[in-house]
Amino acid sequence: MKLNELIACLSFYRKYGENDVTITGVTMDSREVGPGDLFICIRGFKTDGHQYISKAIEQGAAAIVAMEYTELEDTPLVVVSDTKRAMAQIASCFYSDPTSGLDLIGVTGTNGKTTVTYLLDEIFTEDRKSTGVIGTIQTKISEQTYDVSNTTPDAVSLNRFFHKMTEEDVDVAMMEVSSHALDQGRVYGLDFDVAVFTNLSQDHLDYHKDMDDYLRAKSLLFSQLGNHYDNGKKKFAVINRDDAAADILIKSSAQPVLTYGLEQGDIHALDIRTSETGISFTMVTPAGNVEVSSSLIGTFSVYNMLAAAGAAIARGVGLETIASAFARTKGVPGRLEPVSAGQSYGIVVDYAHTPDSLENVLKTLKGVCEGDLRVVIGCGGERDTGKRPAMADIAMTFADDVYFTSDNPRSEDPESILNDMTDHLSGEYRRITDRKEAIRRAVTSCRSKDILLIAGKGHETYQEINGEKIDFDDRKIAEQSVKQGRM
Ligand SMILES: CC(=O)N[C@H]1[C@@H](OP(=O)(O)OP(=O)(O)OC[C@H]2O[C@@H](n3ccc(=O)[nH]c3=O)[C@H](O)[C@@H]2O)O[C@H](CO)[C@@H](O)[C@@H]1O[C@H](C)C(=O)N[C@@H](C)C(=O)N[C@H](CCC(=O)O)C(=O)O
Ligand SMILES: Nc1ncnc2c1ncn2[C@@H]1O[C@H](COP(=O)(O)OP(=O)(O)OP(=O)(O)O)[C@@H](O)[C@H]1O
Ligand SMILES: N[C@H](CCC[C@H](N)C(=O)O)C(=O)O
Ligand SMILES: [Mg+2]
Repeated sequence: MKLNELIACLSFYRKYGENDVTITGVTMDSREVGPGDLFICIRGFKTDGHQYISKAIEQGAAAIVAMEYTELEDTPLVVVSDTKRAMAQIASCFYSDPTSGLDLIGVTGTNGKTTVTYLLDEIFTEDRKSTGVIGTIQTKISEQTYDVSNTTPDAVSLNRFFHKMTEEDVDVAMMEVSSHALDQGRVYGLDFDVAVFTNLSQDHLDYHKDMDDYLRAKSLLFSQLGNHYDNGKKKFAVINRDDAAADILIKSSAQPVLTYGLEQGDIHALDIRTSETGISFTMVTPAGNVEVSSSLIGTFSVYNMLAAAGAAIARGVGLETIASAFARTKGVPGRLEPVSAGQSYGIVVDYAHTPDSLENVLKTLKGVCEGDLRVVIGCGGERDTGKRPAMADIAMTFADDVYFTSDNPRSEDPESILNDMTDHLSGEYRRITDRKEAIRRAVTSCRSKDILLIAGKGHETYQEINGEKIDFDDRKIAEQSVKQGRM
């Protein structure tokens, strides 16, 4: 594609250098630049992409997009006021505006995004559609999966994935949209057809100034819902009516809103019944009522099902199809995932890493636990430090036996993270910095009918210490601990 054609998608820019070169790739990382690539300079949190212009040119960059003028010999330079937004527009244009040809559902909120996208994947698969999913665990395009390092990838990777989806004849794509992504413009210009809001509670206050700032970032998904040029598709926002942020999000939505809630909203639940095998309820919707029965447990799972149902209804899926997907679902890897090694007590691995999710999961397990409820829990390094005492308090309040340990300390000292969690506590608890040892000790203490929750890492298969990722899987460690206990 020619540079001039590519930059025509930008609203304002100044181009230096007359030559109209051919662009064969787009990247924001000098380490990935190859001959013919357009290198876009991003001012990041750690470094400034403008520092790598000469390196990019040495590696064959055909043109540069930057936020400031710099003297370049033969390479054309395009100067814009915001390279993050420009990158999103250029990426969309380079990959032929792939989201306009897909049904795209974006899911945002503090907790439940991965779960709702997985439920939607199951619903649309049940509806015989070809699907794509982008989120925390992986990117999936039809049957092919790709590793990811962010819940919401950067704009270039996103548009590349969506382009691949159109090539693979994917009908519907579901993606998690993090507040970081919204704030950084990673999803800017994507043609969302449905935007879903799950809930808002404390997280990421290391990044966002306060909860209002966090909510403002989330609201961008709803205010930008109408931004893409009108291609005749009917768009909807699907919003949790029970959440305190609902009114603000409803007001910011550029499109009609479908609300959901336990007892209120366009889509809600009647007569919720819980049993050892799961949950059932009557789902009331604008399209009529349907009986839902699923092996998922906990009130939060009802919310996730209502959210997914709302988005599916907005795309015209029938109620029977939705109910049959819920009946089939086996849940999401690392979310209330049972570990079974023939033991007489329960072990559950879950991704709760916020105060609200931990409280939800502990309360849910308490409701089905006939013995003692035990928990292994830590807090991540380089993440919202306010979560640490709050999560520790919740563990102490809802569990009978608490093991505080490490969860991805990253560059922080694991002991100081644990101090943040435990300094203010007065009750009895165990503090075992080594996560493997903490799991082993917790497993050893379990008796018949107890439940052990190993929280925080869910599907993760590593522990990040000092910038290094070491193999670590809570599910495998728990299983090994049960087996070793028998020897
Ligand atoms: C704080 C944050 O959000 N950082 C994100 C940001 O990176 P950054 O600003 O630090 O980038 P940087 O390292 O300063 O580099 C700036 C620019 O220079 C370029 N560069 C850099 C070095 C070099 O040699 N050459 C070069 O060209 C880089 O490619 C980049 O374009 O932009 C990158 C590309 O989009 C992201 O991968 C990165 O996510 C980091 C890894 C991260 O940990 N992010 C977390 C906080 C995050 O985004 N989390 C949310 C989910 C949270 C949740 O819902 O729970 C997510 O969506 O994953
Ligand atoms: N609707 C919900 N409300 C509160 N907690 C929930 C809800 N759904 C799931 N959880 C809890 O939150 C954890 C994470 O769920 P999930 O992975 O679906 O959320 P997420 O929003 O994708 O998280 P992340 O921000 O890390 O991507 C689950 O393991 C469970 O403990
Ligand atoms: N997407 C979340 C994941 C947290 C998972 C937890 N295991 C941790 O490392 O803190 C984050 O980056 O905040
Ligand atoms: Mg997720």
